[in-house]
Amino acid sequence: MEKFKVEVGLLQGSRLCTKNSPERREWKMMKLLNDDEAIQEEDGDTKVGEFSHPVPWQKIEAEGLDCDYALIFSKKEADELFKHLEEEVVYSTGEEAKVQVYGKVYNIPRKQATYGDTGLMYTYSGVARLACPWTPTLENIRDAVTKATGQTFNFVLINRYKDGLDHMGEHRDDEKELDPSCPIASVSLGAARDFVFRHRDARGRNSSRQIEPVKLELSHGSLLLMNPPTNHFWYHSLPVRRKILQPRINLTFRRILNSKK
Ligand SMILES: O=C(O)CCC(=O)C(=O)O
Ligand SMILES: [Fe+2]
Repeated sequence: MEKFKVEVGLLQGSRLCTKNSPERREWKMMKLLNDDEAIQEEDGDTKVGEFSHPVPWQKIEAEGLDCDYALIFSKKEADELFKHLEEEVVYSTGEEAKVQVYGKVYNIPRKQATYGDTGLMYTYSGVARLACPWTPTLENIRDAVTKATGQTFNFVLINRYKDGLDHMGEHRDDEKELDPSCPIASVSLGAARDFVFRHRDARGRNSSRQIEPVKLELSHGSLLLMNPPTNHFWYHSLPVRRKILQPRINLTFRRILNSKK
């Protein structure tokens, strides 16, 4: 991992401990639990997202970057969710499966789908998308994310990467329709993939400053919260990783303002 500040924080109930709250200070003293300790395997009738213990958050900070990362689903839960999503999610085809960059149209190197509250429209990479109605599994995941963060979401963008050749180029999720006060909540299922943040002033050859990129690995069952102002100052990407042969599904839960209902 690159040089950046990592702090252990925990979420209690549906409330993220604020930076200097007593809970936060107490949790900072704890070590980050490993996967098995952090999320115990649950018996059959436990509903996804009904946590029996606080979520072990890791704080990721750099100049203008504020993220929280945690494993919110056990392996068993994450396997189940992946399987259900493979059955339920219908991905875009045809014109909807293309993006426009500086006026040129490209096929996207992954599959995409959008779900959300009835009638919600969202423009992404120059393409306006109408949200499909929530499926039971998506509602389940959305509610688990709300429970873990205290934030509500009305829209999810789903990206399916068939293997390590599928990827996503550098971008910021700073569209005007997004509620600027709401984090983007990114749930990852399937193959673990690298995720790279790059500061807007440190991109390309003629960059004005030298700022180290922030690199993470997003694991099966994880939640990454990109809190404001992260998406203003930092671009992010999911680079090609040729050795990865397994699929991955990523869901970014968002809150859209002024929905055209
Ligand atoms: O797949 C990922 O982790 C990245 C997704 C993303 O950046 C997006 O949906 O805007
Ligand atoms: Fe993004």
